[in-house]
Amino acid sequence: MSAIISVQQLSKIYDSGFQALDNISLEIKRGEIFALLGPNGAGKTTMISIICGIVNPSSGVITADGHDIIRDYRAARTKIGLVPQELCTDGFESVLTTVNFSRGLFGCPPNKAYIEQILRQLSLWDKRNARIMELSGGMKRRVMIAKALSHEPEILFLDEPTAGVDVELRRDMWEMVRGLRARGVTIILTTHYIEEAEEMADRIGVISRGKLILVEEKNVLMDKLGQKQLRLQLKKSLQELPTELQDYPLSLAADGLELIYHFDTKGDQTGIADLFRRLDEHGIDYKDIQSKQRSLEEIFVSLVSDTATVEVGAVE
Ligand SMILES: Nc1ncnc2c1ncn2[C@@H]1O[C@H](COP(=O)(O)OP(=O)(O)OP(=O)(O)O)[C@@H](O)[C@H]1O
Repeated sequence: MSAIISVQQLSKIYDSGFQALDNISLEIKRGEIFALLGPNGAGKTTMISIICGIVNPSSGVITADGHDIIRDYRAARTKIGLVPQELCTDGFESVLTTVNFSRGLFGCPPNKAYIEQILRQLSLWDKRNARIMELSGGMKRRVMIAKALSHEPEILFLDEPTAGVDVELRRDMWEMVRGLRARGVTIILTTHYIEEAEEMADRIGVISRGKLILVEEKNVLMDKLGQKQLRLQLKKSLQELPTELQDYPLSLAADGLELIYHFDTKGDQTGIADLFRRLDEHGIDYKDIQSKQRSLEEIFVSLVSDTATVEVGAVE
C-alpha cells in the first residue's frame, strides 16, 4: 500500500520554548486505520494539528496525498477531514445546515445525495432538522464527524473520538469507522483507550514526550510482545516454589493459592506439558486453569513507563 500521508523529520517547538515534537518521521498507508497512542501531553494533538494546517511546524516536511501541507495548503487540506477533541459548532443551527455549510467552506458544490448518505450512515438523518443544541452528546459528536466528512475527504483524523461516550455508542462509532475504511477512507485516530486501538487499528504508533517510540502492525505487536499467562488455582496454598521448579518462569500469587506460568506464544514449545508433569511429580494439585494473553495495554504501559507518567486504559 502506498503512503497517503508522509511526515519527515517533524519537530515542533512552541513559542514558550516547549518542544512538543522531536524529529518524527511516519508514513500512513492509504486505506489503513492508524491509531496514535500516548499519555496526556505526549504530542498527539500537536501532530494532528500540524498535518491539518492548524499549527505551524518548526521543521520537517509533510505531504497529504502528495501535496505539501505548507506550499500546497489548499489541495492538501481538501484531502483531510478533522474531528477535533472539543465539540465546536453553532448550537442554534440545524444539523443539515451545519453540515452543508462545512461542505461549502471547502468550495464544494452542494451534493444532497452525498450529505444524505453520510447523515444516514451516522444515524442522524432523522435529526437533520433538529438544532444542534437539542441533540445528545453522542449525536453532537456524530455531527462533528458528518461535518468532517462533508467535503468527501480521503483522510479522516479523529482526535479521541470516543472520549466520554458510553460503551454502546463507542461500539457504534467503531462500526462506523470500519464502514468508512471499507469505502476507502484512511483513518488516523488518537485514543487513550487501549482497547479501542486493539479493536480497530491496523497499525499502532506510540508517542511519548514528543518522540515516536514505536510503529508496528497491531497483530505483529501483539505477537511480538504478547506473552501468554497460564494461571492455575491451587487446591492448597504453597509457601514457596519447590527448588526443582525455581528455574521455571513461574510465580506465586494470591497468598500462594495461584501459580502463574509465563510463556511465549511464538515459541515452538510452550513447556506446558512438562510443567504439568512436574506439578504432578511434586503433588501440586490445581482445581482450575485459565490462560490469558498479555493485552496491548500492558505492552503500552511497559513501553512508556520509563519515559513518561502514564494515564491509560480509562474505563467508565
Ligand atoms: N499552544 C501551546 N503552547 C505551548 N505548549 C503547548 C501548546 N499546545 C500544546 N502544548 C504542549 O505541548 C505538549 C503536547 O500537547 P498535545 O496537546 O499535543 O498532547 P496530546 O498528546 O494530544 O495530549 P492529550 O492526550 O492530553 O490530548 C503538552 O505539554 C502541551 O502542554
